[in-house]
Amino acid sequence: MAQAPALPRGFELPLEPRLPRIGAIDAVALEARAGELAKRSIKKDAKLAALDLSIRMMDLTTLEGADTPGKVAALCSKAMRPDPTDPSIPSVAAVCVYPNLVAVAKERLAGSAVKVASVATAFPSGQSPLAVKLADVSAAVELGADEIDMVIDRGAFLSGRYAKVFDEIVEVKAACGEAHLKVILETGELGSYDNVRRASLLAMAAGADFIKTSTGKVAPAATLPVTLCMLEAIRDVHDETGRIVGMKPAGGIRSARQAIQYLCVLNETLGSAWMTPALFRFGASSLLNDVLMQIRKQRTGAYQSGDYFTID
Ligand SMILES: O=C[C@H](O)COP(=O)(O)O
Repeated sequence: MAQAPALPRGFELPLEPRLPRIGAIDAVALEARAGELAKRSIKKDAKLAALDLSIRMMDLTTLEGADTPGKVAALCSKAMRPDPTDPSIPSVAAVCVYPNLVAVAKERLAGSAVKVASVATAFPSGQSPLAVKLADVSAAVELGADEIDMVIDRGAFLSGRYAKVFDEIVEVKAACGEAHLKVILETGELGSYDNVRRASLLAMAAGADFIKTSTGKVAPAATLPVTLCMLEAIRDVHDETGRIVGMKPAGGIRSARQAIQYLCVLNETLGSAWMTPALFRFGASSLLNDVLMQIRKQRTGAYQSGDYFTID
């Protein structure tokens, strides 16, 4: 009997013995290093450049049960022209919505460079049969999603069924077709940095284009140490295999100050090659206005009220 064609597997499991040992994270050192990087201060010009980059790297997100086409249309306007009074402000990288709202986002963003990202695979729990998850992905792609943000099956991961997690990611990647795949680890449920590293390597091995911390529905969501841990996994995979994988911290990132801290950690860990929206995104529902306010402050020396800017 003819064999089914092999699915793409990124690079091979078991996570190469040449990769640094998985269970080797020194939590105290990791948190100390993240804390030290967070204290870096940067000069005014560099700060303005970082704020501009933070906008260009943003996946402007709404993931509420109460989302409507009207809310998503307003979000898309904001994504394309974050400050309608200031054409020098760039557009964000993408809007991130539920599958039901992909079509409206796609239509509103037509002709712009802003991508449409859709969550899928029974977001946020991932607790559905694989066939349902794949149908979710296919529907989002058919509706026009450029990017798919999937969740891993944390229940399977935490009970040691790594092959199930791996194979699901491989199948989701195949269902994505041309759409880019971001794999959400939901690090707040993984329990240890060793597990964060293990899940990061697993997701990259299975074909993730990006690895993402969180859904935004579970606390803690993105943190600097968790992000550093994932960036180090990306660095090690790149060193060992040459493969380039992107990173998306998401959930709880609400201030320009936090965004700059993340960029410092990124720059120190992966260098300037990763300082691009093609390889780093912020998943955030309410970060944009603070970044706009800080840009205004840096330029004029005065704060503009948050009310001045439209919804985000
Ligand atoms: O992927 C993005 C997150 O859902 C956004 O979380 P947030 O509402 O805490 O910014």
